[in-house]
Amino acid sequence: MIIGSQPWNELAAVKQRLADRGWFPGTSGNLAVRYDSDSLLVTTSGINKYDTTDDSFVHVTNNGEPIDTSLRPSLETLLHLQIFEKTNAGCSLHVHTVNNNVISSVYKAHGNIRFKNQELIKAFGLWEETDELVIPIIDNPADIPTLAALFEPHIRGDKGAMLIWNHGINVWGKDAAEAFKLLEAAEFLFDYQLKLNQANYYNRGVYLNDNNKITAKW
Ligand SMILES: CSCCC(=O)C(=O)COP(=O)(O)O
Ligand SMILES: [Zn+2]
Repeated sequence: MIIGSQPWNELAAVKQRLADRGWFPGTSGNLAVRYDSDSLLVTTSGINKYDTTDDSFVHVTNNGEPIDTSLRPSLETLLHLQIFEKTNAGCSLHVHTVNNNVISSVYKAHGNIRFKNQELIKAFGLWEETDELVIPIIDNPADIPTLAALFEPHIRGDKGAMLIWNHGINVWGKDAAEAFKLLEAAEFLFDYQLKLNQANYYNRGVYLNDNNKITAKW
């Protein structure tokens, strides 16, 4: 029985935590957990993700084929499949927020956004003072296999995060709790960076370095 199974309940619970933050605007976002070694559960495509019903999740094979259902899995299932294929992650989350879209746009030319000397990078297991969190930013082609080809080389460990330009963020971790932690930490860091940039702008070109010393002026 898929409905009411441990993976179903885990996915429903993390979906509720994301819904509580309003992180499914316009039916966007999709989530997946491993069901067993041969299959996963993924959110149904195009539905309102704030509610949970028997039709919220689709059981699919490791190739993305629906199992015993006419429900349509997320259009972005291929990205989740790649994560599960290349890592030991048990949960993969994708949401669109205003902050992650603005960050992806502002830092697109760099190909990534970097955070250093920020307490919350510890959520990603980065505990040293010299550690740096690097979140790649990739293009957003409409064709999902093309997007997946851009995405795949950046899947490097059992937990991680990646931004898709003017689209959203993907995070993955060993289970829903870890994936949620990474997502929440990333969104905190994006919010911080945007507010810092704004504060620097209002300070009329006074930029602060890592030690909060003024380093440049217009
Ligand atoms: C209306 S959002 C456009 C598609 C998308 O980016 C997304 O995250 C939701 O797609 P799904 O097929 O998973 O509902
Ligand atoms: Zn999306």
